[in-house]
Amino acid sequence: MNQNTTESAGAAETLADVPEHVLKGLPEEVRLFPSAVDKTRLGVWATKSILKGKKFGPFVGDKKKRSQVKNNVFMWEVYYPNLGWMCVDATDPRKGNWLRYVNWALSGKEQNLFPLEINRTIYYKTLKPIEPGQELLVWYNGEENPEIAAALEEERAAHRGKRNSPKAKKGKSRLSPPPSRRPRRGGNRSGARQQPAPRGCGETCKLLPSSGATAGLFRTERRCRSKYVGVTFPRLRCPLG
Ligand SMILES: C[S@+](CC[C@H](N)C(=O)[O-])C[C@H]1O[C@@H](n2cnc3c(N)ncnc32)[C@H](O)[C@@H]1O
Repeated sequence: MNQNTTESAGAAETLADVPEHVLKGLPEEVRLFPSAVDKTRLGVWATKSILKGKKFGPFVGDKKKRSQVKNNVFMWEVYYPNLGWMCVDATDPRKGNWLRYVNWALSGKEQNLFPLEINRTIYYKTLKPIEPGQELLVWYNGEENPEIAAALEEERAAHRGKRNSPKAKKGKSRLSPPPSRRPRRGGNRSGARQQPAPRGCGETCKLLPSSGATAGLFRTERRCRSKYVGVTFPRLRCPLG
């Protein structure tokens, strides 16, 4: 494998640059080919139909502090109450998996995947059926998109169902003290644990064009909401924070 990453090489990424484990880990319905949205990159293309609601992941990478990440294109930031913002960085293809090769859509209209955070792990879920010959493209937009809101709610319900399954309850009762003796750690009435807003964050974050990501990507102003642990949209990292 070529040791140069996209970041340092500047040259178009080719299949020869892709580590063996990435190719082996590709789901059967996708393959890597040059991207249509970024000529310098490979992209992930459907070779078979993919149903709406299919979840891929997790997004794999090195867990690092933000200050250790040189290139924000291949990373996701995740908030940990005890560690603060940490990054899952797949800039080095050897550290990532095939999800690293999913490119940003040029606009929300082309988006066929959305990112999903489940217990601080990033997954991508299909927002619509993807036909053979289409590139998989992710886009960051939130629950104001009714389709994403519905998909997220569906995922939450499935997650709640799993947590409340007899098997999960049995496991929990073996591992933890009864609820009356369990310390309450910042839980609210609904049981959702609130996370503090990132330091320096105002009520609203203005998202900046993502440096290094697909040209022309501008994000709109969004609320920087404090999210609970569980299934959520990746929490927004306040660029001012
Ligand atoms: C892995 S994702 C998209 C990668 C895709 N391969 C591309 O073409 O850029 C990386 C992008 O998500 C942004 N990002 C990372 N964590 C985020 C978060 N928690 N909320 C919103 N955007 C985030 C980064 O700034 C970066 O632009």
